[in-house]
Amino acid sequence: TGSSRPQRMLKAVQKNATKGDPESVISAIDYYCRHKEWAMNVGDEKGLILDSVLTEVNPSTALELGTYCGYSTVRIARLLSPGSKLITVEFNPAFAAVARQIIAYAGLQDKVTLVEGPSGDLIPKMKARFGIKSFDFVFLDHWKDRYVPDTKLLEDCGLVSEGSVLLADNVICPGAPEYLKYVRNSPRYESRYYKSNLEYTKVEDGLEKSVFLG
Ligand SMILES: O=C(NC/C=C/[C@H]1O[C@@H](n2cnc3c(NCCO)ncnc32)[C@H](O)[C@@H]1O)c1cc(-c2ccc(F)cc2)cc(O)c1O
Ligand SMILES: [Mg+2]
Repeated sequence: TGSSRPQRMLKAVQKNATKGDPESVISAIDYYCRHKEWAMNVGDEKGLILDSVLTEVNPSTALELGTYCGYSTVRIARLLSPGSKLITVEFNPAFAAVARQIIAYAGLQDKVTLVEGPSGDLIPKMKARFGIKSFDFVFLDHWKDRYVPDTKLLEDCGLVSEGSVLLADNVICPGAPEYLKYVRNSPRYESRYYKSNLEYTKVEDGLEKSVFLG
């Protein structure tokens, strides 16, 4: 059988990027997905918003839900201060295998822990397994109908504290209407919408940044 889209993306990284250079890995994926084969990475345009929020938060501990091929994992990990950690959760073993190779190609494997399994099972184990007190930053980019249940789970597990920042991809396209209602109507969040475009297209999409108020 032929290769998968994630495998072709990995090949493009190995062919066009420089080992140990995260910027070249990001550019290689963006070029491939814009000119050869679209894929659901947060992309270069929304990626700049992700970068700016990350630089502002400067998290010591970060969480990503939905690794996919590791594009946003590389974008986040490359901006972490020394000693900071990113945990990324992916339940599709084939995607996780590609992501591990892309993260390693970027030379960021020491900053990233990729955990395989469903977020609903793994979130309650975060404190015990990784000694996490709480996450300073959470990037939500997995199934859109899981944003609300997983946010509630993070709250119930005490994994968000005052000042923790949630950044959610795709709140317009494909859309996460229940999530927008949840964070925008809750007195426990201060939310702001960053208008942008769906990766590699002119279709509107955006990121929602929500600060947990405790
Ligand atoms: O659907 C989108 N993303 C989903 C991501 C899924 C990834 O995350 C993994 N995953 C999912 N749920 C969980 C889970 N927990 C939940 C289940 O237990 N625990 C662990 N891992 C999980 C999957 O295995 C994938 O690797 C999307 C679509 C468009 C799009 C826009 C326009 C179009 F026309 C087409 C597509 C654009 C985007 O930027 C998008 O992010
Ligand atoms: Mg997305």
